[in-house]
Amino acid sequence: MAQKISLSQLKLTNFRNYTEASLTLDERHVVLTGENGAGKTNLMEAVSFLSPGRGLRRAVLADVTRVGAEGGFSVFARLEGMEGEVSLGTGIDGEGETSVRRLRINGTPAKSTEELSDHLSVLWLTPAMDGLFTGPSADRRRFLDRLVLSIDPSHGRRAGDFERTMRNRNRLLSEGRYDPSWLSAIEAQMAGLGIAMAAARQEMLGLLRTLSATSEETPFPSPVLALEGFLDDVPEGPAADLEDRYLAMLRESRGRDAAAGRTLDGPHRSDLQVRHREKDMDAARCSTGEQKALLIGLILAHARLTANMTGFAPVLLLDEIAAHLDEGRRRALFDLIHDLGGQSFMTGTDRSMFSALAERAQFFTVDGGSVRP
Ligand SMILES: Nc1ncnc2c1ncn2[C@@H]1O[C@H](COP(=O)(O)OP(=O)(O)OP(=O)(O)O)[C@@H](O)[C@H]1O
Repeated sequence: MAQKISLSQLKLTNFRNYTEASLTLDERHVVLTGENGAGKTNLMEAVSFLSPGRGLRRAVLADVTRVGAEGGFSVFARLEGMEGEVSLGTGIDGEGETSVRRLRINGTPAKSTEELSDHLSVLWLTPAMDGLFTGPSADRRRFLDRLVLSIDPSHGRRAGDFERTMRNRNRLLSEGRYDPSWLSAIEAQMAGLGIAMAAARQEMLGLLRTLSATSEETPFPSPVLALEGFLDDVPEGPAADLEDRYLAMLRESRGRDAAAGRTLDGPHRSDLQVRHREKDMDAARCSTGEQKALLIGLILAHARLTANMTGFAPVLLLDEIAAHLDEGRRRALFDLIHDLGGQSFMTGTDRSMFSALAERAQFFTVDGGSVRP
């Protein structure tokens, strides 16, 4: 069984609707209940800032600071992590560059928020993700890339480098006059990065497939996943062959891409295709409830995979997850979450919805930016 990562303390300062808040936690799951607008999701968002990136709302950092507060916001956590007990502090100071958040690990400034991945992984499911299957492909790509990131922390840097290199190519093409050898060098870099990104995504899908083939049946369907939109017709092969193929595509499409003002082929055009296995139906055409169940199945599979790969069960943030489930499914979900072996944070408006968790959870009431047991 995977080891547990558990937060023992969480402190927020000038974070969203909290002036100050402090939670003392034991190892159990955490249930946050309260009325709409009380600050439940904000607390989850604070925990999501213990992972690289912009948190579960993909926030502009300056918006996170409490309206009316002087300076910035901060989140402090103490936890038993993958390298033992650690304290993590993050936030912005509100002066100068507010688009970069600072991070301290055991009081020492860290070079990059990627260092958080040495201590914990945090996965989430929020109501904002309900439209994932019907919304724009960029959302599904981002979702898939977060999955990849949890087992391959360098994936984010690779994707960022690809984006930057591609922008350079687009700029050169739009200027019309370029040094061909310079453009070729940029395209060679794109080919290396792009194929590495595609391979990391394919590997993630392969791992999820293997996992679902060996998992027991649950009330949550296991989705069938595939990638579409980039080198679909090419069988899997050695990376060098695929790089050559992509490089040739880029060379041949210079004129077309210059006219379009952007690069039309690449991993930035891939789309994650999700199907409901039992119904043999595209997720986008499933009912709202079926889509939610598919999402839950996907997150649980990802959590299990992360636990298998790292030996540590991730911290799960499940916002309003119980709301649309019947009693039986709710119970099954709580059992599945508990069996993962990690600490989960769950929110809802009604405490009774979580009664099946009983002693397995700590309960807190959230009210107007304050939180109490
Ligand atoms: N920067 C900010 N400063 C002050 N308040 C903010 C800030 N950002 C968001 N809020 C407020 O925080 C409140 C709580 O939001 P949150 O999303 O946590 O509510 P919730 O308890 O999850 O509610 P629901 O059940 O409706 O999802 C909202 O009223 C929102 O307007």
